[in-house]
Amino acid sequence: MTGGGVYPAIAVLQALENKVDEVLWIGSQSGMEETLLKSYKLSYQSIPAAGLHGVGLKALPGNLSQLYQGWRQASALIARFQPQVLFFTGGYLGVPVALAGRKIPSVVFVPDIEPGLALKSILRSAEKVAASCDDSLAFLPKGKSEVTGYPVRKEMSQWQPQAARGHFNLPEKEKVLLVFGGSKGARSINRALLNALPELLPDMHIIHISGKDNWEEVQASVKELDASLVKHYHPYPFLHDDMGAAFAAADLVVCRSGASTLGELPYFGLPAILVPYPYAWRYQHQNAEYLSNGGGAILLEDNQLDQMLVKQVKSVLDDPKKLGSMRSAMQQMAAPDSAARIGELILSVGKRTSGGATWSV
Ligand SMILES: CC(=O)N[C@H]1[C@@H](OP(=O)(O)OP(=O)(O)OC[C@H]2O[C@@H](n3ccc(=O)[nH]c3=O)[C@H](O)[C@@H]2O)O[C@H](CO)[C@@H](O)[C@@H]1O
Repeated sequence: MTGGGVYPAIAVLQALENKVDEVLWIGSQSGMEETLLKSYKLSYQSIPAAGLHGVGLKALPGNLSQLYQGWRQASALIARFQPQVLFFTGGYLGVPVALAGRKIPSVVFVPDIEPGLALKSILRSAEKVAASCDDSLAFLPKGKSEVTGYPVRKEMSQWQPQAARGHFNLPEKEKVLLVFGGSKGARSINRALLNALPELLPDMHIIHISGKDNWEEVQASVKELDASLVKHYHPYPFLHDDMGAAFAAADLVVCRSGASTLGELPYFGLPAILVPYPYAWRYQHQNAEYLSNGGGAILLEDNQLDQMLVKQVKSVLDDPKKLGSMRSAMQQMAAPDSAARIGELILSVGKRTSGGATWSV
């Protein structure tokens, strides 16, 4: 699983510290999830899982067999751990776990406005459903769903602008633009930005998180930059605990509109130019539309990046009034108590049964 499913679960886990005796995290066998969780005290067990939606006939038998294996392993883990409650935040791995734990009460957090297919399939059996924002309720079962907001993890929320600028060696008064894709980076955003650097850097500092796959290309581009501009450019392949510093240091962000933007950008009151990932159904468009309808963001289509990036960035950063009104609109959409509220839902569901607590994300 990528950052999108993992980070909100971490935030909730942090809010539940000292309130839950034991946590078992059932995750995927791909390396990213386990790496992201390395610094947290929890027991991690991976199971095989694979998606079925949009899978060609050739891959279908293999994926079905993986799901079956996943269900068997999840059943064994649940039988051993005896959890009081299951908690899901998305991803197809949740399907075999939900099947294996169908007799145990569960809470589902739906990060995106519209739940993905895997999450949709486990909503019916959930006892409580938590949503990132009002627009999501139209896609969720009535009676047991409520808006809690998208939870922001502790490491991120503790950064203040001044310390954050110091962390990246940024001057206090100059404009700072943050650019990144989702948790894995975005090639089209990276390319458009690299081409735009000579036009943008004279007026601002840019923190650019490229994702690990595009890091070599970024380093090659730095060599071609005019020496006077290099000190304005702050590229990184990935940020961990200091991702919050990047948000707190910036005046404006250009990024994809994964679910995290519904929580993290309002939390920091950070105006945004959102470039939805064009190949993922309409999930990212819905997120971007919510934030832009709320006045905190501008939606820029991926295929318009090359023509419009510089123009859009300058139109916001050069207009303090616009920037200020986008900032307050973003702040209005924040839900800083979200992790605690989802934690309360989990505790209330768990109290009605007996045993430990399994987390499945
Ligand atoms: C291409 C795709 O299908 N993306 C989906 C995936 O995105 P993805 O996994 O990228 O998830 P999100 O955009 O929601 O979250 C990315 C997370 O990574 C963090 N971050 C990012 C860069 C970095 O250097 N350091 C860092 O910590 C961000 O602060 C954020 O917390 O899951 C999301 C949640 O279901 C969906 O909304 C997205 O549509």
